[in-house]
Amino acid sequence: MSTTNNPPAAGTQVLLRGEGITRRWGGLVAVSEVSVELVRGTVHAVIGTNGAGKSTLINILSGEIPPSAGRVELLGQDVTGWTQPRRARAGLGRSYQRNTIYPSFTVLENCRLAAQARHPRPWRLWEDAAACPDSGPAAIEVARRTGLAEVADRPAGLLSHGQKRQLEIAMCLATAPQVLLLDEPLAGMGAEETERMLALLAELRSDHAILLVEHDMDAVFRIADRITVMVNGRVMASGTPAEVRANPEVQAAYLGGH
Ligand SMILES: Nc1ncnc2c1ncn2[C@@H]1O[C@H](COP(=O)(O)OP(=O)(O)OP(=O)(O)O)[C@@H](O)[C@H]1O
Repeated sequence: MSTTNNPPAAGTQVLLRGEGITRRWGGLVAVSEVSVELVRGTVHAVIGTNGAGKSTLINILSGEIPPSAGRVELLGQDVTGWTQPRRARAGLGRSYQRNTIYPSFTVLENCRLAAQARHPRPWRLWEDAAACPDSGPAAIEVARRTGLAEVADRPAGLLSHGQKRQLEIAMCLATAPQVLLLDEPLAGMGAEETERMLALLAELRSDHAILLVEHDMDAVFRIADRITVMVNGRVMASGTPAEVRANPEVQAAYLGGH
């Protein structure tokens, strides 16, 4: 399993496109005319100092907050006015900085609940999740794919920090997304957990377009195919890791040694 950088090939398939995304909070421009393209088979990292606008951008792309200006396109459709659940059903998955798992439910139960969001059956709200014909196999598959098969029957609250983050990705995958928006999946991880997560991302890259917001620069430069650097809501640079690393403005403002 390789985590090396693979520049996007010609004839690439853009799954998610943000065009001229701007978000104002009162007088503050948190995100200013940011454009980004997520291509199937690639990891696109967004880096920047605290308060640069990375989470705001991810929240706009996922549909949690509307942009003040700009446009979001998912699989060729304009989804700017769509809610987050509607975008999720259309193939957009995201993970959060915070834990969103149910600690007293097992790993598989958490995955099943996430999978059920794909086939909502509100008239069967109280049905045993285990009885759902679609979500059971999907839960087993995502637990296996994310390396959680051995702890599938363990209450999620008893998992290690790294395993909890893997479970969040598993729950995201259970909704069968084509695009993954990952907000700091490596936060708080030790070296071994980081390696496991990078291997997982490298494996998921083959059939997804991944946006990665991450502060761990070593990890970003190992896994990303493209990097966008944000400073004060604006894009300072965007390109391959080599291009970004060589950019003197980025070096001075942000990287210092990377
Ligand atoms: N709901 C909000 N109301 C007002 N201002 C906000 C809100 N959310 C974010 N901001 C401001 O927008 C700017 C961008 O914040 P954002 O969280 O997107 O940055 P970030 O790059 O994700 O930072 P971090 O790396 O610390 O998570 C910051 O100045 C922040 O204080």
